[in-house]
Amino acid sequence: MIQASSVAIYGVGLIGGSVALALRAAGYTGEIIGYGRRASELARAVDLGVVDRYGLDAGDVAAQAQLHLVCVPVLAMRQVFDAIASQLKPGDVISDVGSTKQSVIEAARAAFGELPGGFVPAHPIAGTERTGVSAAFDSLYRNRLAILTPTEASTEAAAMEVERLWQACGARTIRMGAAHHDDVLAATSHLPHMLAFALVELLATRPDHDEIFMYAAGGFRDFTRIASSSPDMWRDIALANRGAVAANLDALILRLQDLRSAIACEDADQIESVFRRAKQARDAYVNLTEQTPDP
Ligand SMILES: NC(=O)C1=CN([C@@H]2O[C@H](COP(=O)(O)OP(=O)(O)OC[C@H]3O[C@@H](n4cnc5c(N)ncnc54)[C@H](O)[C@@H]3O)[C@@H](O)[C@H]2O)C=CC1
Ligand SMILES: O=C(O)C(=O)Cc1ccc(O)cc1
Repeated sequence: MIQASSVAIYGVGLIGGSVALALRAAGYTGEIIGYGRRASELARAVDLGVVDRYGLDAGDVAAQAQLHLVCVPVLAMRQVFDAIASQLKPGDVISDVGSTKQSVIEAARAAFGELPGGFVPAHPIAGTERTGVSAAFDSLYRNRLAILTPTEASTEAAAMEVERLWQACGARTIRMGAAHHDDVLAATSHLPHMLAFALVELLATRPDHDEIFMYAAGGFRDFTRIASSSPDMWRDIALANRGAVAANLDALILRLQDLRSAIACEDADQIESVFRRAKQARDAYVNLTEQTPDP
């Protein structure tokens, strides 16, 4: 269990709320304080038993906590870091849950002047397409992965406290460099979200969209679930990781053009071999993830 006797969650939505619930479910007895902009949402978080109390001033909240977890969209993190910077105390641990890591580290460097030893960025690879505290649940991180991307300044003690946090939530932790994280996640998370948003938006702007959605099969529903994700959050991710996202979009556009040519030329072998390689890779991935032992 974490050593901090009080935790501040900045942004009590799906991800921050689920951390609070998971900590409680794991037996954490310290205080959990929420910060946000909307009193109504935070009052609901208290009613749901997600946080013990809340504050609308990030600096005041920071002064009362030892572990600070920033759970707002990635381009809003700078604002929170700015607001808490002057209230951090020696020994405090600061982390975040952002889907991009280099941008968050740059925001922290700008807000704190230099990167604090207690700052250890992290990213739970778990979530849903839903948003807000009502969508939070305590088992979200169970048997999932949390990636830590310690900076050159992070202390080992702080990294271990962040590992204890995610392990208490039921996750397995690993560490990697922030640039590598952003590169890998651009391919497996950011690109599929861009594709789902673009596909659904393309179909939604057709004049016959009511009719075509009515006849959509299960595959359409499976493939497009993530297009129901938060537009604000994904706008920030697309911008914050724009280099890697653009490179992955370029690669996909080339693949789609190749597939289009093969279809136009009726190149059955080429079409089938693309589909076959994709099926093999996806089946192998599903097999592998189903065999991963519980942490
Ligand atoms: N949704 C997902 O599946 C995952 C999201 N993440 C990351 O977690 C973070 C939070 O995402 P969710 O919890 O899904 O979103 P959410 O929309 O459920 O919660 C975000 C919370 O932050 C608050 N907020 C937004 N801007 C703010 C600001 N400037 N100041 C103060 N509060 C602000 C919102 O009011 C809301 O309560 C994002 O950085 C996202 O990249 C990471 C892993 C999975
Ligand atoms: O809804 C889904 O399946 C997701 O892919 C959730 C998700 C969204 C963003 C992340 O950074 C990590 C996980």
